[in-house]
Amino acid sequence: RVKVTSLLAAVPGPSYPLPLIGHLIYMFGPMDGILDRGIRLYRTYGPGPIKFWIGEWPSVQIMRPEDIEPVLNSQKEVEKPDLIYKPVRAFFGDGLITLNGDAWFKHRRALTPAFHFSVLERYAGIFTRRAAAFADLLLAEVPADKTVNIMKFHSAFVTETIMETAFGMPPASRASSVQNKEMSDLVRATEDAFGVIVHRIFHPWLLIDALFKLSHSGRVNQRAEAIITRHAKAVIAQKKLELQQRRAAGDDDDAPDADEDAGVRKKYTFLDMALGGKSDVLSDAEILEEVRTLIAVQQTSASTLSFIMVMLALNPEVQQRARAEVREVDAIEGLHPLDRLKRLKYVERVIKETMRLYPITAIFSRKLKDEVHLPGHTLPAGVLATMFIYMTHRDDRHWPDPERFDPDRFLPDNCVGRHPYAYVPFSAGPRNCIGQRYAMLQMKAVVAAVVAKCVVLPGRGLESRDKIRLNMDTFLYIKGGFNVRLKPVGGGLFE
Ligand code: HEM
Repeated sequence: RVKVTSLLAAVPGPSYPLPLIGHLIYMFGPMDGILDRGIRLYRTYGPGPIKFWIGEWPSVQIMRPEDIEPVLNSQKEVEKPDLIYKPVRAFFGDGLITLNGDAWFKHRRALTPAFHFSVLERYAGIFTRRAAAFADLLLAEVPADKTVNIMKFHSAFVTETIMETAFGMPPASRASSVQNKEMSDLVRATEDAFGVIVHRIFHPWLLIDALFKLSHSGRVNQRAEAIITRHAKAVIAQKKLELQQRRAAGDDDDAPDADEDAGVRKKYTFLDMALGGKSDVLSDAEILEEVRTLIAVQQTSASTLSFIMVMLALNPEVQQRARAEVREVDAIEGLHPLDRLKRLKYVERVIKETMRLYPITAIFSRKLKDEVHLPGHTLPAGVLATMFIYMTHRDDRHWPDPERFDPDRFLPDNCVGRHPYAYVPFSAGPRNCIGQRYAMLQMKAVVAAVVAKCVVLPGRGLESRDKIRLNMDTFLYIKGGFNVRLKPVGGGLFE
């Protein structure tokens, strides 16, 4: 500690860490002020690195793109710290998100083919079909002009979509519904578990398993974990049975596809590859962990979609422009679903700008195994580097008037000269998001389908941008819900 303290002497930050709790006193207080307290630290000591002791762990919060780049880019010098990822592991399992070292490398290699471009090309059709049904379902289930927290619909939708795409489960009869009991149990379990993860990080004595198990949050997590594991096991059992039946029927997996959706289900899903002998890298137990991870991580897309709907509601001219683009592209006959999604450039910019202002993983961390050199500072081994990308995305050197919502910031000409790490909603470097292209395509399909069929209006309590009160558990969210209203598109002048 003495050595680290002296190496960090030049890094600004609060002084006098207390024994055992360090600077956690700065973080104490209601859980719903965590984001604000992080921003306050930045305003007092930023914009460069800020040192901060979390209990006995030295940590440095970084925000500027030039500070983030060397940390995210390191191949060997960093790993996911136990302090943060042990609580994550308690729900997500020992999968790609939480593993380190050789185990991570082995899992990343096993999952990469399931997100290959040629596979996503096939998923585009599924996203498009499901998104169209989803928009119909929203109109059917949400009474016109009634305020609804749209997050719960997105959560169910993305969870059912991963079942069909990555696990090759037969398409559900509906696009997804919060009224589906099994799905709503899983979604609720995920929400509960995410609350527990952050609670545990800010109450580090709960990292001691025995204390955690006895605590209220330990019991909540145990219930949530049991639900996600039960789902993951059921999916694997169903896929094993299907594979056996296919083999018994002499089904040739390598035959050309009769239709694209069937091709996805038979040959290209993660589970078909992992269980079907196409990849013998992962054991059954490891496959289970990855199924859990892939289910749990879908909430990233659900939250982002929810922020997008709120921004569309609050920016009617943006919504109108997106709708006009969708109509224009849909007027072209015979487009492959992937080509259609690729042509939705404005919709893509709306999604990107929403993720700039509301990067749902607003903070993520790495533990440094070796020294890492930032411009002007050397961070010693053992330090926890916490990247506060919520602030990176508001760096006014790269994002003038940063709070303004302007999708055209992402026009190619406007990106020239911007630091490549000024925008990292999917992280970057070797541990970037493996699902980022999957997520972008899926979100584009949903936004296109929703604006084509529904007018999204501000919901109660979110009538203007300044009413958005953000908070963070595992992911960023709006206190009080992602409230919007919907009405069918009726061809009106402003629709
Ligand atoms: C808008 C949606 C999404 C966002 C903003 C997002 C963001 C991120 C971020 C920031 C990380 C790095 C986390 C860290 O370092 O702790 C990450 C990792 C990861 N993401 Fe995503 N993600 C999204 C959607 C998805 C989807 C749809 C999938 C799967 C289908 C996925 C699978 C993963 C996995 C497996 C990792 C761990 C990769 C590794 O460490 O090798 N993500 N994501």
